[in-house]
Amino acid sequence: MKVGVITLFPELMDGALEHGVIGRARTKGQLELELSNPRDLTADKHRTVDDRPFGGGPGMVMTPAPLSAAIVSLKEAMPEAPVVYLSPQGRPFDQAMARAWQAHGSVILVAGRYEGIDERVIDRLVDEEVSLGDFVLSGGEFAALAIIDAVTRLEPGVLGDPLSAEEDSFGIEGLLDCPHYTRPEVYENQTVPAVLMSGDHKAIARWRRQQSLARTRDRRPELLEKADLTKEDKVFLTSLGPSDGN
Ligand SMILES: CN1CCN(c2ccccc2CNc2ccc(C(N)=O)cn2)CC1
Repeated sequence: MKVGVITLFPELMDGALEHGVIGRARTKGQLELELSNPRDLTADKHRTVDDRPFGGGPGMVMTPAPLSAAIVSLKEAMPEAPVVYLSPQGRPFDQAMARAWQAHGSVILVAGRYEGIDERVIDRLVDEEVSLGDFVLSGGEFAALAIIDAVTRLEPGVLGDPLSAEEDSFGIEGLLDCPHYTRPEVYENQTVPAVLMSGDHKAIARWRRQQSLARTRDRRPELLEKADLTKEDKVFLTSLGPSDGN
C-alpha cells in the first residue's frame, strides 16, 4: 500500500506511524508512506503557506500555489492514486471506502490546516472530499492517520491472523463486534460467560454471533438493514425483547 500525505506537520505523521502494527508494516515495506510539506515548496523568504480570506472573516486560508505544488509532486510519484481531501464537508468515511483504497493500492491524502484550503485547489486537483464524522479537528492530520490505519490493516500480511481484519466490527458484513474476555477468569468478583469456558466451539461461535446481532440492534439498528443475515440470525433477532439500548 502506498500512501501520500500533504501536511504542514510531517513529523507528527511520521511519529504517529512508527508504532505497533502500522510501524511494522512500514518496516516490512507493506506500507510506503510519502510525505510532502507545502512549506518546502514556497517561493518566498518567509515560506508563507497561508493568507487572509477574500471577503473577510476569521482565520487564514491555505494558499493555492505551495499546496498545489505539494499535491503535484506526490501525483508524479503516485500517478494512479486518487487525491482525497479530509474535511468536515466530505463524504463519510467507512470500511467499504477503506477496502476500496486498499484494493486500489495507493491514495494521496490532503490534510488541511487553518480554516481550510483555497477552493481552486479542490476544483483542480482533488478527486474526493472525505469526512471522518461530524466533528471539527484543528487539522486533517489525525483524520489522515485514522484512514491510514484502517486501510493498512486490510493489507494482506499486516495482521498476524487475517481473520481478525474480517472479524473487526464492520468486518462481519457490518455487524458490531461481540464482547471479549481474557484472564483472570474472575476479576473484581465478575466472571466470564460460561459458554466461553465450555470448549464447545460451535456454541461459542453461536454466542458471539448472537452478541454481535443483539449489540448491533441495540446500538446501531440502521446497520442491520445493510447486513446479510441468515435465517437463524433473523429467528434470533425476533426472539429478542424490546431493545434496552445497550
Ligand atoms: C478550526 N478549523 C480547523 C480546520 N478545519 C478544516 C476545514 C477544512 C478542511 C480541513 C480542516 C481540518 N479539520 C478537520 C478535517 C477533517 C475533519 C473530519 N471530520 O474528517 C474535521 N476537521 C475546519 C475548522
